[in-house]
Amino acid sequence: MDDDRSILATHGLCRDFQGFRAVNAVDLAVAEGTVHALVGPNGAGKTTLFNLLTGFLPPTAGRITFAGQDITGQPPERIAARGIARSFQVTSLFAQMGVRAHVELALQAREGLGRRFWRSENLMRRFSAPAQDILAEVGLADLAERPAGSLPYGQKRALELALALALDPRLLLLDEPTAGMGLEDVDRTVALIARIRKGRTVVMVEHNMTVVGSLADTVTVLQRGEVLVTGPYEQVRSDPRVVEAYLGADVA
Ligand SMILES: Nc1ncnc2c1ncn2[C@@H]1O[C@H](COP(=O)(O)OP(=O)(O)OP(=O)(O)O)[C@@H](O)[C@H]1O
Repeated sequence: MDDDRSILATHGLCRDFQGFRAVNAVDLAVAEGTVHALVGPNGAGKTTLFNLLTGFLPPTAGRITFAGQDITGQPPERIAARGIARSFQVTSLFAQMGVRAHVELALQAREGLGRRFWRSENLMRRFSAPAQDILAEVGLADLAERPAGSLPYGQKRALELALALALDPRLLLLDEPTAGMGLEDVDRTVALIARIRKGRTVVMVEHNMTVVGSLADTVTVLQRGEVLVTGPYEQVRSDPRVVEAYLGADVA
């Protein structure tokens, strides 16, 4: 399954929860430089697969390789250190702390300077300019001094993306980047992902098919823990098996 261009691949990946197989023999091949979407009806196993890829859950069976190395069973911090970043959750933001200070902290974490230096004035100054550049990349340059807690929802999500970008990842994993957003924020987020994907590989779980259609080069549809079909968006959306899986889910 894994060809020369895959940066991330899974081989027969499985995950059980008390005898229930949530992810079943998944072979995934993510080509470097592409946006690869994971979709599927509720309960298909997308979040579980995402958690396996980031090391938040160990697999029951199977292997995961990243950039040619076996990363199966490694803890999240080791996987992150190899260049895989996942978007942070809004809840991980500190309400009182400034927007740029968040990015400075993430840059500091990447250099592995540890908590001893947390918020030391000199160090923060060193990270100010690169942090400001990252904020510009996600459209938050003008809000750098604002407390993170004062940002509207869409901009909090943009800040999460900035924190993932601060790790300068080769692979960016986005968990429902447009979840809970109104139309305007969805459009802004699509434009943002289209910009930041350059030079990177992106794997995203996404429910909104318009978003998937605008961004994804490859779509993998999961159903009951298994890969139903993988291919380009246009091909996948008209695949009768996919139509049936979604209609079935709607009826249910
Ligand atoms: N910790 C757990 N313990 C037991 N069962 C679990 C656990 N996590 C997930 N499952 C089950 O595994 C299956 C897949 O769940 P998962 O959350 O991965 O699906 P999903 O595709 O992300 O769904 P959604 O789109 O609703 O988020 C579901 O049947 C779910 O109930």
